[in-house]
Amino acid sequence: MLIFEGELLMEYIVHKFGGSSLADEVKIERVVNIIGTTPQSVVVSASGKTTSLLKKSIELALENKDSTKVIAQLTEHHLSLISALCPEDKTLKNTFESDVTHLKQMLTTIALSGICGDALEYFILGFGELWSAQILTGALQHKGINTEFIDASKVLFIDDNHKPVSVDWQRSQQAVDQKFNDRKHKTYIITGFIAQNQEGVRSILGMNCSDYSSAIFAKLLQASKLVIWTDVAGVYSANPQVVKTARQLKQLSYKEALELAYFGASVVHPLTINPMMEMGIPIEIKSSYEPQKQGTEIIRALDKTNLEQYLIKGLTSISNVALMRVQGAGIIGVSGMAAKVFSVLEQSQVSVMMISQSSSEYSICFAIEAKLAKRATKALERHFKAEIERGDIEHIYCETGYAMITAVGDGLRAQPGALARVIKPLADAKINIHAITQGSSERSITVTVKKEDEDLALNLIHQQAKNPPVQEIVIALIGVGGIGAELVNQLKQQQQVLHKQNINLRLVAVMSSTKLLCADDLLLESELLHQLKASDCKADTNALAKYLQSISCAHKVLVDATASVGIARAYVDFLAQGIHVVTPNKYANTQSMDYYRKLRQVARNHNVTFKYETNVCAGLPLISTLETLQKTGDKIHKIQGVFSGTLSYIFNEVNKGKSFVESLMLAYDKGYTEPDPREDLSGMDVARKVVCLAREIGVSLELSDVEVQNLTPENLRSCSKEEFLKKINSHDKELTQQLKVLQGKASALHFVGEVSDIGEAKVSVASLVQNSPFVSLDGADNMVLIYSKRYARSPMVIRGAGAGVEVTAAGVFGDILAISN
Ligand SMILES: Nc1ncnc2c1ncn2[C@@H]1O[C@H](COP(=O)(O)OP(=O)(O)O)[C@@H](O)[C@H]1O
Ligand SMILES: N[C@@H](CC(=O)OP(=O)(O)O)C(=O)O
Repeated sequence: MLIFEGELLMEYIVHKFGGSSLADEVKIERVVNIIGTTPQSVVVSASGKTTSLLKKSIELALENKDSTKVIAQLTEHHLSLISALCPEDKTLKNTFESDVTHLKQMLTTIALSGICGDALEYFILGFGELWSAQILTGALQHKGINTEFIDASKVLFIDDNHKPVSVDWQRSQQAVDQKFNDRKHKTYIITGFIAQNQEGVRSILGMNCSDYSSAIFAKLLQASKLVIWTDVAGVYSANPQVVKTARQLKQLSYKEALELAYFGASVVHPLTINPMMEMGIPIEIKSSYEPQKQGTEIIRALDKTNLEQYLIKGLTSISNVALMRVQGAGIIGVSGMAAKVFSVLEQSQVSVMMISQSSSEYSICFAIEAKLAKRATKALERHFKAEIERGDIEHIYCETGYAMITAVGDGLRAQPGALARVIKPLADAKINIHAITQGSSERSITVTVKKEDEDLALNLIHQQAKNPPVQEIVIALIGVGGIGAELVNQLKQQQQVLHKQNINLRLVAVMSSTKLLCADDLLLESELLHQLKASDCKADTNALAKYLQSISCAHKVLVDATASVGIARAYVDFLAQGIHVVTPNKYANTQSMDYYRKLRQVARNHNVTFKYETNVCAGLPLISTLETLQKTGDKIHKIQGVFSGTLSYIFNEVNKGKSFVESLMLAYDKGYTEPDPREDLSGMDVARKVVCLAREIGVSLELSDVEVQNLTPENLRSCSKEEFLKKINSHDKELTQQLKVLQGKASALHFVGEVSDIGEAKVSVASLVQNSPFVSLDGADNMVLIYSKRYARSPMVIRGAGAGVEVTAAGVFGDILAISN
């Protein structure tokens, strides 16, 4: 709060806009609208990537390489902002052009001398903030808003001899009090990042330190609030650019924010927190792209509700980490060895991010920023030269290419199993953990992994954040015919219900025989099939696999809802890439025994599952029952079943007295048969199911080993479908007669498939005695009888609809869900 001459000004806000909020003309216009006409102080970073480009120009000059392209890029960018936002401000244009001239001269000096001291580097890096602050001032003035530009290097005094720099609060306070004397009527636009050092030269607070600048000014101006505007709507449970399911944190305590920022949440710089905590000034983090959206509040006291709901509050990562190890028998029991190592590092200005020492004291392992690795190695080698020569220290090991991931949260404290929950998903995904530490507060756990595993590891640990953990499943669907389309409907219907049970399902790709469509979540689309038709992307299983590879998720599932042999042959490739496969397509399981074994071998090697409950009897729990029976020690002797819904229907009609062809045509008209009914009559579909079941009970059986009765009259087997439909009637008498003979005195007929544990397999019309369970069949139901050691006297019976898109899609859905268990 601020008091002006007896008047109480309720709110004085200091704002900070980061480079992402000032990256182009449209974004700066948004900033102008956010600032509006209320007098306040605004700290700004350089526009977009300006600081990085300035840094690049120095690096090029140091290598005596041409930096004109980089300078031209910077010039063009800023001149276009000036002409768009404050065209009449000729002074600004002249100042900018003279800065560029000076910059070029400085770069020439660097190129000629081959050196660039810290002071010169900091001076050059500071141009970006000077330009952006003047442009924003110009843009506000252009709108008639009373605005003044403040060069922070005239009012903010620091000592930059040590890192982090220290602020001369007293001197800065005096200068600020003098300079900001019209706070009631004016908006001040202040350069972030820069300050004046002890030698009176423009310097910087440190990389990415505009947030820190804004906190310093908020303190000096006794602001009631600091609002940090960036490109995300606050602090998230993890970087939302990497973890798509990261949730926004509405409130954080200063301490939590500090911990998250320290371990790499770049949305707020860690140095920002202390001055605000000390003054009790709340920080709000908001998106300048969506200013109306609620942001994150960083305050002292927290709303304690739902605290136990999360094991992990936030997850951060620092990329480009080097792991170092000082190792050797000579350091065992040598007192103060660790102290020596770390004091050498301190003297070389290398800050250590994580330490782990083995209890045998044989090695000291620590993590540092990769760019400091050479410096640290040299310093340690120099200091321990004698020990290395004597062999007391084997070597100073240093390896770059690591990322350090930290989970932060009160939930981690003294909670049994917390550590296991963080590391188990990484082990499951075969991600190697190279170092691990639990903070002494137990509020944080840090794991170091290879950089290439960073994004996946973040996503996997993030799924453990909630109590109980969330299961993430992404699905790619091939085939959008009856079953595929119905599966999409069922997934859509259940998505929210499952979400409440901590299962997050996303459909990320759909492929037809011609087109491929990929997106974040296609279940949110109302016109999915139209969109697929309109997609520019051609159907391609390799492209689909590549897309799935780009997604970080523990469970990626390919659903093949086609009847294509080609797709079935691609399963091994998907499994080998860590993608589970679920399918009603029988082809994969009925190819050669070699392929059958290979599929399982590859799935085992890559820790993924191949599920196909709907290969036999659609959604009926047959495959899973056989698995459970055998796993629990039962021995299956024989399986018999009416496995074809179509033939079940036809024979039920025949049993009621209808002729064979009459029954067949009835099934055809009702849509129970395949488009060409001969596919049902040939018995091959049933034979494939028998092969599947045989293999499930451990019998090595090829399709050619099955004795198959083909019900299609021989002379109609190779003609066209139309001719078959025309001519089949003429065979009715003979077919019906054959069946009558077969039936003899039996009660009923059915088309039965059977397989025994000694490898006998056949599919044929069977005449059934009165007490056969098959006699009770009705409609198009399937029925399976399992004879086993435990079910010897009377078989286990599974009965129900064994075909139809709804039950089949539901069976596929069940397989998908079983994967997450
Ligand atoms: N936990 C987190 N919550 C929100 N953003 C995060 C988090 N961790 C990392 N980030 C990253 O921080 C970025 C914002 O910081 P930064 O790029 O420095 O913004 P600015 O340019 O506004 O200073 C976001 O775009 C996001 O990628
Ligand atoms: N421009 C400076 C300061 C800064 O903090 O920028 P940003 O707020 O865009 O992260 C840098 O890049 O280091």
